[in-house]
Amino acid sequence: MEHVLKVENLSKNFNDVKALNKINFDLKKGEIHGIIGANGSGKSTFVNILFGSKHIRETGGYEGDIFIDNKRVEIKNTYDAMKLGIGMVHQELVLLGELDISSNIKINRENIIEKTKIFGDFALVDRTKNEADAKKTLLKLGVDINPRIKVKAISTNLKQFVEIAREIDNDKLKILILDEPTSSLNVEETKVLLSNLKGIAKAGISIIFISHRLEEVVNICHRVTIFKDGKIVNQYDKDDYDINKMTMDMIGKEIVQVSKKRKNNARENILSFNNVEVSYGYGHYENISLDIKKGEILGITGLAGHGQEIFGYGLMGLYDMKGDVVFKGEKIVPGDIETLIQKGIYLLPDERKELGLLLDRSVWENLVFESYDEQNRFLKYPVLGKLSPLNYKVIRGYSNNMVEKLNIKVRDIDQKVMDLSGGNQQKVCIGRAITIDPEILFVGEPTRGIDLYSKEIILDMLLELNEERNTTIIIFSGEISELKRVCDRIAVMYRNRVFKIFDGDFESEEFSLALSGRSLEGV
Ligand SMILES: Nc1ncnc2c1ncn2[C@@H]1O[C@H](COP(=O)(O)OP(=O)(O)OP(=O)(O)O)[C@@H](O)[C@H]1O
Repeated sequence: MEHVLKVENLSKNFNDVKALNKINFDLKKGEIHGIIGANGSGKSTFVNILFGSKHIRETGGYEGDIFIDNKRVEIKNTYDAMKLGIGMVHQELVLLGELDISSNIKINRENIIEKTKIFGDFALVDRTKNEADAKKTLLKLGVDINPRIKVKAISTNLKQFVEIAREIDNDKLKILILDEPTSSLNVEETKVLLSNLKGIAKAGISIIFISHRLEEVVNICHRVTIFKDGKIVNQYDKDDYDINKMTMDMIGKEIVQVSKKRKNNARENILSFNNVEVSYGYGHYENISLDIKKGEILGITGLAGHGQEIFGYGLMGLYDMKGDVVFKGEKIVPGDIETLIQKGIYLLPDERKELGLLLDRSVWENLVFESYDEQNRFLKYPVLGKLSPLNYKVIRGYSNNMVEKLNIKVRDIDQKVMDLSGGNQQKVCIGRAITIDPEILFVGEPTRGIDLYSKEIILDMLLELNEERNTTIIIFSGEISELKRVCDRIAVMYRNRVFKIFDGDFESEEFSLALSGRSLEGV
């Protein structure tokens, strides 16, 4: 196979951080090439260079040589990259929520009504043709959806497909870069995407596929390259794949999977949703009830789009929730965030970037700001409340400890969160939730974007929080195998309702059936 891309001695420093160190890499026509590595190993930096990202340009560019179709090229910005036939879908989705699906897919490539072309900039967009194109492209990815729906009203998983469709709709596309494209998809959607990616590669487009999910990587990639601390440490051809060896290359040690040791037998409800109504965008849920027991870890799962997030999002005001919610025997008002936080209820949403971090602030501020702001902790003179200066000595000690415990890769705790890799930002969010020390913690997709080793650390810290402080934890997630390891009970959502709650019998046939809304009686 001929090369579409070759990279020689590619390096990138961010001040004193060597994010990439003399990388040599090649990509063949029609190849799906996997890139794997721990959080902060340089994967995103590499593909951001290839896509001419602003972040690279504003921090002094890159060193080394990039060849496309055997011709040396300079990629100074995204426009250069696109002209060279490079398309990319980032970890953080970048879509225009107010526009509909077709407008997002056809952005900068709109069909124009022939007769109006004489008006130049004022020519009219041919919406019908745009919609037809968008629909056709989405179908190539196995998605059948009305392209007129506004993007803000669709779920994260569908947004992921829309972003990929935007890239493959470009008939000049040669190289498609996908940075963790399946992290917000469930098992079924992942299958659909992976099999369609194989088809896209067969049609001659080369794909760079970054993922922390090794089973997927070995399933679809023709080759896999392993990054560690900014260097390439190994490369595997399809016939030589060995997940254990690859893990060793990435992490340098074997991974021990955590699982829950004790079972929570509490019968006392700490929080009850009684026939509540929840709505957002086009989603509407009625007569939904759920009892959460004191001190348990409750998993809420289901296919994406079936509402696993509605309790946390509804209670904390991200969705509109109406109805009867009872906390420790007292009615509480959904959406009254200040009171809810004071009562010790905290939500760590699954879309962190939009809803969580103070990106231009330091790691330590992100870890502790809510604790000093809402809880008057980490103050030098607590009696003075908000008038007190912060106790920096305690904060620094605490933050350094948290960084070490959560294996957050940082230069130091003063580093701005926006300069951390995606996975390490995620760990800061988890650290903040742990710092708040809530009585009830709702957490969405806690291990999304996290490498194999750090996943276990995060699960272990959630277990520790639950066991040592008796925190009631509700994890809403599509990572069913992880939920099975740490939860006391798992509620399965199906089509806008709680379909069934399982208490320990997670390996049963009934559990598997429930995920697709079926029960034993119906088999
Ligand atoms: N602007 C910046 N300033 C300082 N360091 C940076 C900056 N951007 C990235 N880095 C550092 O470069 C290193 C590589 O980060 P990168 O985002 O490429 O990792 P990654 O392998 O993609 O990680 P993840 O799996 O978490 O997405 C990290 O140590 C990160 O902190």
